[in-house]
Amino acid sequence: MGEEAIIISEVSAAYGSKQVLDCVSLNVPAGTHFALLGPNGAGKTTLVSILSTLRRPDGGSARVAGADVVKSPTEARRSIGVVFQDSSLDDRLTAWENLEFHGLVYGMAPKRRRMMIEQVLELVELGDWTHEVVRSFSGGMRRRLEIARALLHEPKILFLDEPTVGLDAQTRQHIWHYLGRLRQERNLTVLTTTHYIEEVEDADIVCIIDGGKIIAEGSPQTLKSQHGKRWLHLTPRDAETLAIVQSRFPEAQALGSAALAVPADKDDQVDALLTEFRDRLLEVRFQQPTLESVFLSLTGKELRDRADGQRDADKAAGRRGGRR
Ligand SMILES: Nc1ncnc2c1ncn2[C@@H]1O[C@H](COP(=O)(O)OP(=O)(O)OP(=O)(O)O)[C@@H](O)[C@H]1O
Repeated sequence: MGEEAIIISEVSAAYGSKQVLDCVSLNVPAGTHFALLGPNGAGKTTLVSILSTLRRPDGGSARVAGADVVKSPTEARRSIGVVFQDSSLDDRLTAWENLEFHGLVYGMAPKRRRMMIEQVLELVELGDWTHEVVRSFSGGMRRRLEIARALLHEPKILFLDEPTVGLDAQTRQHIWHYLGRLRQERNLTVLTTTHYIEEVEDADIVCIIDGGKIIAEGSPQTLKSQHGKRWLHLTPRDAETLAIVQSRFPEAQALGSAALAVPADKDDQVDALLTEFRDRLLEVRFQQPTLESVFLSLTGKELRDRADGQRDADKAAGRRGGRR
């Protein structure tokens, strides 16, 4: 850590009249796992496209590993590896052939290319599948092969755009495990985008982005303590008590039909409630702030609901048809 791996200064981007990044400035220290968290349509992919030199910003500038993405795109590309949201593997080729092609594009010498292909396939535990055609791979294996490919030319920075979308929980865990190892072993900077809150808990820095703007940035712990809300989960003894508590706390949220979550930011209110209802509560439990509650308190909306709804809408509109 110490030096900055990525420096983004007042980057803006628009599609037609639609502003999708609005003066975004960010620094990502080298060796960190930096997570960009936001609902679909927040602008995450657009930002990654700019950082990986695939799209020019409409304003501002960005540097990756010291190289300006507009002025020195070739140099920038050499220091980054990218795993896109949609698969870009050739499934008629074997794992080895896909990597070989990538190595050739990057001008890697034959000896180094061979050595690195073997190394990265081992790293993602696909060594036994080296000469199998990608068509026969599961979704998780393809993702791992894409990560291997992104690492082949030994980049300093890895961009992963929604790397675990569509994968089951076990495969997701597997992938996070590799990424953790990689950072330890190579001091790699990893920038991931996601709309899964549970995936950013282990990130060093989480940056919440919504509507093309940075809303907040910090370690998960800092964000929770600065913006999270503490709740008191109550199970009243009977429906009458539940109704009284609910009327006393209009902000209370129902948890099923028999329990309530009451905002617990004000100690005196909590004390008064517990004193008054002490004998009429079956269960009382504090719920510490979560990143979900951070997102809610900063944006006024649930990340999960919006993300899934928007994804369905995008799919229906066929925005991401075909492979990239
Ligand atoms: N090629 C395009 N043409 C027009 N609008 C686009 C294009 N690509 C993205 N957009 C719009 O720009 C906004 C930001 O999209 P972007 O893909 O960067 O968001 P995101 O946070 O990565 O979400 P997702 O996870 O769905 O990719 C969205 O409103 C999207 O509809």
